[in-house]
Amino acid sequence: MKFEAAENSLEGVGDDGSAVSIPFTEILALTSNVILTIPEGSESSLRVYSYKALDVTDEIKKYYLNELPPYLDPRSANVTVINSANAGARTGEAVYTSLLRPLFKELGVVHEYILTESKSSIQSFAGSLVPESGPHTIVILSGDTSIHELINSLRPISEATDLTILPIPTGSGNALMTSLDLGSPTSAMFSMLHGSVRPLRPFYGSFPPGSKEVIPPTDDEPDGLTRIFALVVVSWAIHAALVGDSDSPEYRKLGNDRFKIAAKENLERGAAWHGKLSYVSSSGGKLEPVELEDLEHSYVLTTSISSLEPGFKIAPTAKPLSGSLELVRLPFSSGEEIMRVLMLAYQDGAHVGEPGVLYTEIESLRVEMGDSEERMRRWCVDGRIVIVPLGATVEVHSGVENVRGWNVYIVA
Ligand SMILES: Nc1ncnc2c1ncn2[C@@H]1O[C@H](COP(=O)(O)OP(=O)(O)OP(=O)(O)O)[C@@H](O)[C@H]1O
Repeated sequence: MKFEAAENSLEGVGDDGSAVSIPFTEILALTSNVILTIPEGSESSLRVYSYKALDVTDEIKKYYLNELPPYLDPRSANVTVINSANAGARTGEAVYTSLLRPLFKELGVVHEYILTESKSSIQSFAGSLVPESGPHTIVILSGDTSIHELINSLRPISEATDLTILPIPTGSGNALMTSLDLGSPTSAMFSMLHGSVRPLRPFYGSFPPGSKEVIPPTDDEPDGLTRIFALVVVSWAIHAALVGDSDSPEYRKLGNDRFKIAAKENLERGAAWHGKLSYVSSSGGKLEPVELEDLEHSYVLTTSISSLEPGFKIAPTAKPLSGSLELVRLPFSSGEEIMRVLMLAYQDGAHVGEPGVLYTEIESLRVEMGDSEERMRRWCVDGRIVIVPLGATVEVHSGVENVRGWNVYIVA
């Protein structure tokens, strides 16, 4: 076929005179002899058009793939596709077979495919990666938890090695990819081919010895602390409580309403969380810790992204992938008042302007636990619950350059 670029589409004419029109919005990539598209409206499967003639004009330059990016090129990376079978509505298999596999076949991306068989599949795979086999690329069809498990299961290495993660969002939340405007499999695949490689720079929580986790702990740090890397959230007080409660079998039966119901019950309880809280702000170059006199808290949350769920802008000025970290803290007050303030997050993050709300970019946060009741000592790290010992101190630190020696990148 011969194609020409029109204003918003590629117009093609076959040797037999047949015509075809491809809107730019459906193009995934152009190579020197094919046009790869994902037609809208159909059951999302890759369509390939061969062509003999096409002028690569300015309008279509951004779709052109001269050569494979190094992280997909079999000569420079080991590519593995992991499909986290339990993620979201379990669409990973369909996305792989109708989009990703044919795309990789067309482009010559040699890869291994792993369909997870259990809760520990991702952990075992990540733990098996070694620097000796060179740079790795992991395309992961999943939500946030699977990516969290992947980076937290990397084993420590002494020789810095590149690991590029290409998430294709198929989970129920996908907060990380949504925050990067790559919340659909199609947009993620476009970015995989044409995006820029950027350090992932996860932040982390540091948990003292004796902390109990729902998922077995990853490697302990030499100082006895357990460092858990986070991509989305590290929180304490009401946020951790509602995530923890909603994970129980009786709440799970309630489906997605379980978060709302758990939030309501925690707010109605009207309890304060006690602890000595200090933070190091990263604005103004002042690295002295600021200690709050107020020891009673309702909401303490750190995040590197702006919205934990669509529309809920808890940290409106967050800059994903920059390594920066935002703290949101509400003092103890009535359940109704906490609810009123938090609901303002749905109004473009208006809660941060409310009196009493502490919202600041931080280098680190430190909390000494002051509650005897175990349920008040729960922390949430990307949805995973960690219960810390009485009187323990928990720290949260802003984004790091590497994860246990691995230079972890994402393409966005
Ligand atoms: N075959 C399997 N059996 C049991 N658990 C699995 C299996 N495959 C994957 N898992 C686990 O299921 C979870 C899937 O989480 P993931 O984040 O990918 O999706 P999600 O929870 O739907 O999305 P989000 O975290 O964005 O809301 C992970 O903990 C993963 O280890």
